[in-house]
Amino acid sequence: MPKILIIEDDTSFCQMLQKFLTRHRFDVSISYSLKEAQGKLRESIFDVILSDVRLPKGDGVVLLSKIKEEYPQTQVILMTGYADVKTAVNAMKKGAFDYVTKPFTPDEILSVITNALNIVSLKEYRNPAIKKDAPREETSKRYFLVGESESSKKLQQYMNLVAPTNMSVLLTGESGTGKEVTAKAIHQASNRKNQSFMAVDCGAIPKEIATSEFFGHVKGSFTGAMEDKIGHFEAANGGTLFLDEVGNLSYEHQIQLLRALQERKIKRVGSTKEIYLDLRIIAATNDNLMEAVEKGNFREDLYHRLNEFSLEVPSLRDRREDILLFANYFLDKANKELNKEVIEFSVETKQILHNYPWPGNLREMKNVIKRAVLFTEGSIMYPDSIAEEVVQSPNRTVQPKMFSKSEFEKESILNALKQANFNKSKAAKILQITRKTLYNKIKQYHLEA
Ligand SMILES: Nc1ncnc2c1ncn2[C@@H]1O[C@H](COP(=O)(O)OP(=O)(O)OP(=O)(O)O)[C@@H](O)[C@H]1O
Repeated sequence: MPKILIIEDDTSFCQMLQKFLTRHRFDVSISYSLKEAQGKLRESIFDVILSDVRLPKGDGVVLLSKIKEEYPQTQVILMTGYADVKTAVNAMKKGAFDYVTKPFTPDEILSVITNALNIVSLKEYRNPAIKKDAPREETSKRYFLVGESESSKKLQQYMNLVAPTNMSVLLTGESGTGKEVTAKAIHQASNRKNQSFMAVDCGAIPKEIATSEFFGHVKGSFTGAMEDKIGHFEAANGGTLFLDEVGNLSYEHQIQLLRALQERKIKRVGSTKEIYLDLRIIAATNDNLMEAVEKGNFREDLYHRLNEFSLEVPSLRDRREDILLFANYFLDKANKELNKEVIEFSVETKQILHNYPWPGNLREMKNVIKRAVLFTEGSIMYPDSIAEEVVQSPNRTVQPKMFSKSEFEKESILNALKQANFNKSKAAKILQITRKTLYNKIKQYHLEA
């Protein structure tokens, strides 16, 4: 359950807010003064702090600087009266996530908190299967999960670095690795987060209408232009434009795109009016764009404009340590979508998921798990629910036919217990199951010492 600390000297307002947020399944602590808040901060780590700007014996902005220094993963939302808005804006420059002006509506505060929690998920790693303070249902609400492998951590680190800048980012990586969600997460962590994020699949736009799709048109400018139309550039103005499959742009549209980016202005087709752009571009490609440049299929000048900062989103094969983390994440999502209650994977299922090469990366995993959840009848997912091609993959190192399901499970549990020196908590961690499940299995297989 996400942890929230409210710092507010108006006791009845503070308690009312606490009740409201507790009803919405947040773990809420309150403090009526800065001193009290400092004590709470020493005791726990909070995901979000909601603080009044004006507090007796100090103010929320001073506290903010301290929090940002000591607990950088905690997001701070300031609550302010009308007269304090200027202070709140200054506070945002110092790292506050956002501010809300009193009086605010329940919807307003919930929406700001949800946005802040999305950023928290970008900044910290939380393993839904292991960490007790991050129940899986909360984690599955987040659209971007950070892995624990070295390559995921590196990706995360670079994302944090580039997000607050205006630099164009070129995302590379195989299909299904998460380039679009990475682009969205960068947008969410930038100061454009309250503006639009527009995703355009350059490979899906027919060549004949691409100019009008990008830049818009005015009524009557060509046959079929029945109404004025806003293009993607204009729609994303102020925010971020994500150009997916940018390598598929025709040469003519590459020139148009380059011109728009250089001049920072566009005209709708059939119009003479110039529209000034304030856009951040994030582009993505599965192709080797440098090779396309060498072959003369992609303009070098455009390549350099798009590639002010490049990020490679790793394939799932290159971040095997993340496989079970993502599998649990997709399991939770599928449970919600299909209204099922599959709690965990059997030991053998985990081996299968772990050993499969995942050529379609996270997209494939999401689909495989959703389908398997649909086929699972009880609360544990066994291999018979998983698509044949995944179970039969030649890359599997474990041959399930060697053991019956229970023999295999018993063997794995014994191995884990031995490895953990018969410490059950450690063994449960190795097996990635809860302690309760481990105790039940030990009983079932008569493995008590
Ligand atoms: N870090 C992540 N956290 C949560 N979900 C993710 C993550 N990365 C990818 N996914 C999920 O995996 C699927 C594929 O992601 P996405 O569409 O961003 O991939 P892509 O690299 O843009 O694919 P393509 O190149 O085919 O367009 C999506 O359903 C997305 O939600």
